[in-house]
Amino acid sequence: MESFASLPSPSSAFAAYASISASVMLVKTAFNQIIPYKVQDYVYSIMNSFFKNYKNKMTILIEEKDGMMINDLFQDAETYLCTKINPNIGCLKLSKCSKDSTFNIKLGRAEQIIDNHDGVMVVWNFFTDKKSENPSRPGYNDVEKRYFSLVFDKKHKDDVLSSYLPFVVQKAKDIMEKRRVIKLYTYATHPYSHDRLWDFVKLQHPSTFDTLAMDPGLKQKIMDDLDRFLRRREFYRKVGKAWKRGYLLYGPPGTGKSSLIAAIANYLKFDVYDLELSCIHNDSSLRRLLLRTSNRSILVIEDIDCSVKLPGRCGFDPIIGQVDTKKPEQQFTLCGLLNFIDGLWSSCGDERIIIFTTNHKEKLEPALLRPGRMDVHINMSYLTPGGFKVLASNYLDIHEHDHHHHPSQMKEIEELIKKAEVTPAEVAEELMKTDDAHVSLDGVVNFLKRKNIEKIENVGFKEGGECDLPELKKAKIDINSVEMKSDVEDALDQ
Ligand SMILES: Nc1ncnc2c1ncn2[C@@H]1O[C@H](COP(=O)(O)OP(=O)(O)OP(=O)(O)O)[C@@H](O)[C@H]1O
Ligand SMILES: [Mg+2]
Repeated sequence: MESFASLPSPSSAFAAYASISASVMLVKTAFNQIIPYKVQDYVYSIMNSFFKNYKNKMTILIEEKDGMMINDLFQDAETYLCTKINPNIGCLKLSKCSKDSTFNIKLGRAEQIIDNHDGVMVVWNFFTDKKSENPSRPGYNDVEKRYFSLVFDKKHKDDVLSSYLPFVVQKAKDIMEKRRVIKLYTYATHPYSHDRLWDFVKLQHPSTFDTLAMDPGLKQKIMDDLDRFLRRREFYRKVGKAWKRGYLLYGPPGTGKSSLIAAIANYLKFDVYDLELSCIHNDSSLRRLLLRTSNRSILVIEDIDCSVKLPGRCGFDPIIGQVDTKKPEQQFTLCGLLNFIDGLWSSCGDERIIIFTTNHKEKLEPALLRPGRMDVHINMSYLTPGGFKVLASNYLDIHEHDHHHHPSQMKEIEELIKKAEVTPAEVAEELMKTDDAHVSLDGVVNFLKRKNIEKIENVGFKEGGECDLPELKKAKIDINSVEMKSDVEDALDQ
């Protein structure tokens, strides 16, 4: 990147032109709001004659939004240009979150950057424009529009379109890949309007496929499925399907559904949009929000069975048992959601993953489970012996080749886990209680035995009869012996 100081004079004139044209655009937007059209035309005609020497220049405007959708090119340009910051820039926008190691840099309003690519000189300007959605109440419902203008010689039009801009896009992709910034979007109400917009924080969830305690075979299948999905751009095009994949994660609380979502996001380096259905009031706000999500992202709807009372297709709310009497524009319907999942709206993006979670798959509306909606159903089950090995390795540093140091405990845990219904979250909590691996494993054995007793008692209770007394007695003897052993060890410690 050449700096301003080292540029030969034609480029200074070029920069001056670009900067004046950016100012003109700023002035134009202000003018458009307050000056009558006839006066505007007069002013523009004077300006045009002033700049007639620069008629061989071309300007491309890159707006942040393309209609209702995010313009990826704007974001790529923003990412690329922060690597081109030079001492001549007067105003930068800096931000830093507590977990960031470096500053996030963006260009300030009306700033300019000159770039040179394969002998083609271009000038970037950044500017913003506040547009009032409600002219009778200035300041209320104001929406900020952000633009880049890209100015270059008309003769370089083909170079810019076919070589320079693809280069910018690729560079931005490389930068994002290196920075590994994954964003977690939730939505917030705009301060001056009732419109809800996405707001993000950096997703720094430590969960990965390595740390997930689940059956290794299932884990591998999920990773293979994700890899296949990413490779299949052409396939989706060929068969005429939108390039999206739906996953339904179901299982009891604490079995790792949210952890798996974070692991998928970290694996694919996709942003996550966390959609809270209970805050959506009607289908049009759902549509607006969904259209503002970017490609290569994961849309998450947690606890789909209880996050919202979804009225059925004909407005009948199965939960209240009545027809919903709200006006259609005030309704958020199952139809609206289904339309997005596999209707026309869903094809407005590429490389989209949609994940639903539920603790009660059996309570889900059958329409949601119909083939083609959620492509993969993943049962997040109670902890398995394979899953425990992952927890032991993560929490206690006991790896497979160390198991012979704790042979009886590991064997006992394996047997107990097969019988007891415990979640990875519960066992993880046990493993956090002490740093001593031996004591910790004893704690897990004890915990699993307790859970086993609870299970035997519950089964008897549920079936309305006696529980299996001999088995219960055996389980209780087992647990007493562990507690006694611990008491003796405690006494010895003192
Ligand atoms: N399979 C797992 N592997 C590793 N850790 C897990 C797993 N499941 C749960 N945990 C631990 O338990 C905590 C809670 O798990 P998580 O929030 O992923 O469960 P969940 O299935 O989403 O629960 P809920 O249904 O209540 O939302 C996690 O932060 C993690 O420490
Ligand atoms: Mg969860």
